[in-house]
Amino acid sequence: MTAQPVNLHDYEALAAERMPPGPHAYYAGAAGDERTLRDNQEAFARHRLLPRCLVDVSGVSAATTVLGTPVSMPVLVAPTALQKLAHPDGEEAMARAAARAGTIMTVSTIATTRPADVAAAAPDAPRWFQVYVLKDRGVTRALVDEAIDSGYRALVLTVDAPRAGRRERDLRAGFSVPPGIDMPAVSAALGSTTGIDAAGFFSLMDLTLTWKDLERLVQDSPVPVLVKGIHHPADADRAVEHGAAGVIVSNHGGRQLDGVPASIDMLGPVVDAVGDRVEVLMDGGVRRGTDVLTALALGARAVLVGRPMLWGLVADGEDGAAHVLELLRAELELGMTLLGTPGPGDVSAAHLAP
Ligand SMILES: Cc1cc2nc3c(=O)[nH]c(=O)nc-3n(C[C@H](O)[C@H](O)[C@H](O)COP(=O)(O)O)c2cc1C
Ligand SMILES: CC(C)CC(=O)C(=O)O
Repeated sequence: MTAQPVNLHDYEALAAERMPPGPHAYYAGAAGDERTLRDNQEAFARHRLLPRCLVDVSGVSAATTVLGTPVSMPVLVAPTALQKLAHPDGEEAMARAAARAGTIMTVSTIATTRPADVAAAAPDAPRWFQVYVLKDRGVTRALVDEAIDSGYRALVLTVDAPRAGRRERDLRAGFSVPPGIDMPAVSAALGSTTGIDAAGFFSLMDLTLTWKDLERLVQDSPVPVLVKGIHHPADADRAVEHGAAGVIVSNHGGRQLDGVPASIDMLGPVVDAVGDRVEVLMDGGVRRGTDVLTALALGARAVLVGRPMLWGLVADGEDGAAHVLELLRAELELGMTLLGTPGPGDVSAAHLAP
């Protein structure tokens, strides 16, 4: 490795140098003109933190709980597909990194490792399973059952991706999954995974999905269900009415409908709508501990981080992904100290400049 990365941007640059163009385009890219991709990060910069002084910050700790599960910080690993494109140890390395950091990994339906094998890689760590409802409901059911049998503590139903957004970097780079990388969900649904691209995965999705299916998933699930991909406060309300235990404000890292608002800009309205009933999480553009503080101040229980975890995996497998989480923790704890907020629960709207 060149110089040791000192922040998440360094990891992004390192991964850009090291990855083959196709997989890099798939990871880094987003939809259309990538307006939402850019806005996710830029919108954080439009907020200003407002510290309070002379607060005892000798015992700052980022530890909190999410849906009752203790975590060492309000930063979770977002579900991202195809982690063996980043490193041969893929999801297993990511699971060990999250376990080392004391936080929750969300495992994608389009993982390159079976849910049970990810669990076996870090048996004692808490984990969530991200659900794409496929046309072949039997495949979805089997994966969810395997996750639950393996001790996953929640399901995350992704609702913003009936089809792939128009991802032009993938088209230019001619991205398709290289041979030798298996995706259990895809091979179960299609028989073969050779040469599949983003459009190929998304052709498996069930486009008939509606609120009724959320209700059914909640009824059938022994663990809580979160809904990921909420933009509109009225949809957040509907999700809670249909039994969601939490909502994740997310635009899929700008990869679906380009031109939608930055996640951080929809967080406040969603918290206003449902924050008194369920925990509200967000993802999209979180690159700094101070971004986490902004999200907490706007009412998030926790944030999830997508691409930077992949950049860490590319750079140095489990150690790289663990270092990304440690950088965020260090920045967050420093930020909490300087903001005058000893715990995540102390960060409030009063810590944002009007
Ligand atoms: C390469 C890649 C693959 C992804 N795969 C999934 C997925 O399988 N399921 C899902 O719900 N979200 C998926 N996402 C979206 C992430 O969960 C998350 O919403 C997004 O990456 C957050 O933005 P960030 O990358 O700026 O942190 C993916 C994102 C990327 C970049
Ligand atoms: C393989 C895809 C279904 C994963 C995904 O959600 C994405 O690429 O954004």
